[in-house]
Amino acid sequence: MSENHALWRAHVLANHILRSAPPPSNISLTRDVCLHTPPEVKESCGFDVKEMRKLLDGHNLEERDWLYGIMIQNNLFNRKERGGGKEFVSPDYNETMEQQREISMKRILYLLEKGVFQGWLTETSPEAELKKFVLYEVCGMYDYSLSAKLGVQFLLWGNAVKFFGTKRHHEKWLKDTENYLVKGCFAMTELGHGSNVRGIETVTTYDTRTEEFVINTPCESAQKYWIGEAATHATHAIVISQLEINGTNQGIHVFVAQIRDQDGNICPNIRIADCGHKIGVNGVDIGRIWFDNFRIPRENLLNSSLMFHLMESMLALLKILIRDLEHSWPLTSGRVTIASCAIYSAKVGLAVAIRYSLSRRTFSAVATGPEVLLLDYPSHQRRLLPLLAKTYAMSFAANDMKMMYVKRTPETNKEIHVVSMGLKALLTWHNMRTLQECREACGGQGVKTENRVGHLKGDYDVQTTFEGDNNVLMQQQKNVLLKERDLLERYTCEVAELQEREKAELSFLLSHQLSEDLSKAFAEKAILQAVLDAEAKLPAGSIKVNKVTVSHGRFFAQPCLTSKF
Ligand SMILES: Cc1cc2nc3c(=O)[nH]c(=O)nc-3n(C[C@H](O)[C@H](O)[C@H](O)COP(=O)(O)OP(=O)(O)OC[C@H]3O[C@@H](n4cnc5c(N)ncnc54)[C@H](O)[C@@H]3O)c2cc1C
Repeated sequence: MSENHALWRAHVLANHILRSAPPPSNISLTRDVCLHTPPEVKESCGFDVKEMRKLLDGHNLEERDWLYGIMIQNNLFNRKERGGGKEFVSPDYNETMEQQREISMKRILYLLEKGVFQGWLTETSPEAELKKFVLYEVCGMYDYSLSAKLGVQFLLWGNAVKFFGTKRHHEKWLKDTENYLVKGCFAMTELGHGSNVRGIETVTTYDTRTEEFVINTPCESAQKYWIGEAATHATHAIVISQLEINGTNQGIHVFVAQIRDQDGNICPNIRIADCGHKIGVNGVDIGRIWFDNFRIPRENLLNSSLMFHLMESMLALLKILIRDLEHSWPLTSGRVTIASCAIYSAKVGLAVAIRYSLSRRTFSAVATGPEVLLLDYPSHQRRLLPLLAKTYAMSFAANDMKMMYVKRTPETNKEIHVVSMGLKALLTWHNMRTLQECREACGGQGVKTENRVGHLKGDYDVQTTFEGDNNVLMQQQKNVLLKERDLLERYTCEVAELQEREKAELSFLLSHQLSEDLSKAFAEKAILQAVLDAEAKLPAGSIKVNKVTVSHGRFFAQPCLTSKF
């Protein structure tokens, strides 16, 4: 059946070009068929879908299904039934900002009760870290607000305590964070300084008499701004600040401040305001914080040797924009998560747009002929299929990066840092470009909220800015590469060879991937390596030169295309 379809499509294309009579077809083209039969029912799949899913998801498939199952059981996730008895979940996009914040928190508390976050900070094995990655990805596919909220709690606040703190900090806060008895935020950015962390103006001094640190916001541009979870929920904050001892600046340091009591009241000498409505992620309460000579115990300075080691190594090795925290694990793990979530968002968008392009017909090639399926137009193929191919490639690269991260050693730290900077930028930009094309490819239907693509654009847009603005990350990556010859050579010296290979074998998969830009070439090499590794394992007949097939993805909200082109 699918072979017939492929043949028939080739006829349609030829006919379109030659303007000849419509091809003979034993496939019914009545309106009923195209309106009522989804493509995955009409067409069978020519390769092993389960194998393909295994390859694309890469790891922890059971845990993914477990979390999907937990979500679908509870009405907090807006379960809906669609044709064929299929069940879907997706957020209710009619809610106000306040309602979105409230329900996002309720969803988290429900997942907490189900044990989803167990061990997220206290278990450190590679297996535990991989499991955590997939749970973020599944949450992000459901609603990026959910994933971003968890990111603030565990990746920013939790990991800062874990990586910059010592045993006493871990004992005090990690378990309580896992159980949401402590709700954390990460206050680095200020109104006056975002990418340039060195310029932060918040000042902390030490009072030897009381043995306390005193945090102060000396001017309006020093107010902490864009702080996720600060507007409503956070009880504790990581505060990134200049440290001044006896009038001498000691550079950027990391402190913990309790900003609300357990009943949610803001502590004295702290002022908090809301950043207001945003183009996306409105389920995350984002706020501004001012400190008015706010006192914290001296133990609240996070003082692990890693912290100081990182600061020194950053200064000595990189000498780039950062006497800041760019080389730190909280941000690195955040970037790995952001990049892999971006690819899942692109997959959802493509599933929606390609599925639609296999249902929607428009214009006939000849007066009496049937209307042509959108995907049978070469222009439509050129718009969507290279993006699909790139999404495959980047999916493999994201999985490789996760593996690199969970198996990190002191020797690989620098490489992971540089790879995650490059891939965070490339994969999030790719997601935004893909979603826009998918939105347009669905015509008017793409504008409809229920079809999700527009909301994904709004929600995921911020990924190009937070945890390192993409353009700034690219510059930083380039600066590091120019200093680190071994990394540079490992990732870019084979550019000529890659170009040959691209021409010979992988033109479709890797079109536009070798840019002249050094940083992009670096990130793309990481992608290429992942593709080459994955190619060997692809199910027969699934990806070939100049030909791409897609798997039956298991997204809740949107079933995926099952056709073969
Ligand atoms: C929804 C949201 C949530 C956030 N959550 C948090 C949080 O929880 N905690 C936190 O601390 N921060 C958070 N942030 C802040 C975020 O990390 C910053 O917005 C980001 O680092 C960029 O800083 P900026 O906004 O000041 O932009 P800027 O640094 O001012 O950049 C503005 C533009 O200038 C360009 N630019 C900057 N420097 C250079 C340069 N050297 N050369 C060339 N071009 C340059 C950038 O590419 C960008 O296009 C959040 C932001 C948002 C929007």
